[in-house]
Amino acid sequence: MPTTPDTNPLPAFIAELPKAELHVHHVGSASPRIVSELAARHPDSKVPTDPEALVDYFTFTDFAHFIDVYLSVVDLIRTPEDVRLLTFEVARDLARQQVRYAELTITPFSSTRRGIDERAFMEAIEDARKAAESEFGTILRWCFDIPGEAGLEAAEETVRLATDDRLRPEGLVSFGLGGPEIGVPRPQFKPYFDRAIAAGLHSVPHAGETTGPETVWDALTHLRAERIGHGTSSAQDPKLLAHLAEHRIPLEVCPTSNIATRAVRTLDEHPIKEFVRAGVVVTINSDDPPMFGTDLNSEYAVAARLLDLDERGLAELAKNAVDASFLDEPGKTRIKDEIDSHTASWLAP
Ligand SMILES: Nc1ncnc2c1ncn2[C@@H]1O[C@H](CCC(=O)c2cccc(C(=O)O)c2)[C@@H](O)[C@H]1O
Ligand SMILES: [Zn+2]
Repeated sequence: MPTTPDTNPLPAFIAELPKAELHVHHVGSASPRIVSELAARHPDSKVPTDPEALVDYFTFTDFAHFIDVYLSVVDLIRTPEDVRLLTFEVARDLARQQVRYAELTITPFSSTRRGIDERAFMEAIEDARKAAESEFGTILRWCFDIPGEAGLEAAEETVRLATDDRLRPEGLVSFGLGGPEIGVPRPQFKPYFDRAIAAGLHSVPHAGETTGPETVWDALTHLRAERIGHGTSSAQDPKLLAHLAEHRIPLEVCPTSNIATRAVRTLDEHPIKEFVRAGVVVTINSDDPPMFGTDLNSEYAVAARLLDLDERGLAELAKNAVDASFLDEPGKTRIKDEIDSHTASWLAP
């Protein structure tokens, strides 16, 4: 008999499953609750405060439209106190979903160019990180990303903020590249990634989200990517899939995001199955959850449906994300043990 939504036990299993989130944007995680609070602080903004109006506002015609809307939310973050509020409240939303560890992608260039003092910015995110860990038990780490479309000036500013010993926040673990891919070739960012890697940061650029597999090759070759943000178009290139599988380079898959930005037409056409079939390490992530009307739990439910997973399969997927994270080994072991205990007690007769 087909499982009806009411008898499907997986959403409840997922809701309590300890998880790691590796691809989620700081500003893109601002929930209607957080957006309303920020918009109330800055009433001249064009961003609606009413959650119902936000649903329409967060419906995108294409990737360029998504970035326009995204930047209007960026404009709501104007003071270090806004940065702290956003970061701490995002951690609260993650903790509610049993996210034990998250690497949050932050675009510091967007804040410093809008006049937020760089030192105050770093203090705000670090203060929120420490408060979130002690209050919710959720460990946060940062990925600073270059907004590619803003060019090499943004790249220089981002790598400076990420590598200057007087500024670099303790929680920073990786260096990324986001924004549109069309007209923004990856190789031009090589010198900036070289500097970030030399300073001990991991390389995690977006690639193959809105352009073809050659962009993923560029990210691997020129930016020495250790994980790929999205990598959706890798499915078009069997050699690339084999390379990702052989070198254990995980993809940060964000299924609902790919539909919302029109990178993929429908969930049923999402290439996640091809990735798994090719032996690529897949992690499940939410990208900009409130903007895409999703959260990490819903993304795990989508993955369960697309990959036909049961509880054990979901637990393996959750462990993939822990293994692919930049958390230390004792931290990884602790979360994987928690995943195993949750699964064992859930399945116990
Ligand atoms: N799915 C995504 N895929 C890719 N990126 C995504 C996704 N979701 C969120 N982002 C974020 O959007 C930013 C883009 C911001 C940007 O382009 C820009 C351009 C010019 C000026 C400024 C400014 O601030 O003045 C910013 C990226 O850095 C990234 O962190
Ligand atoms: Zn992203």
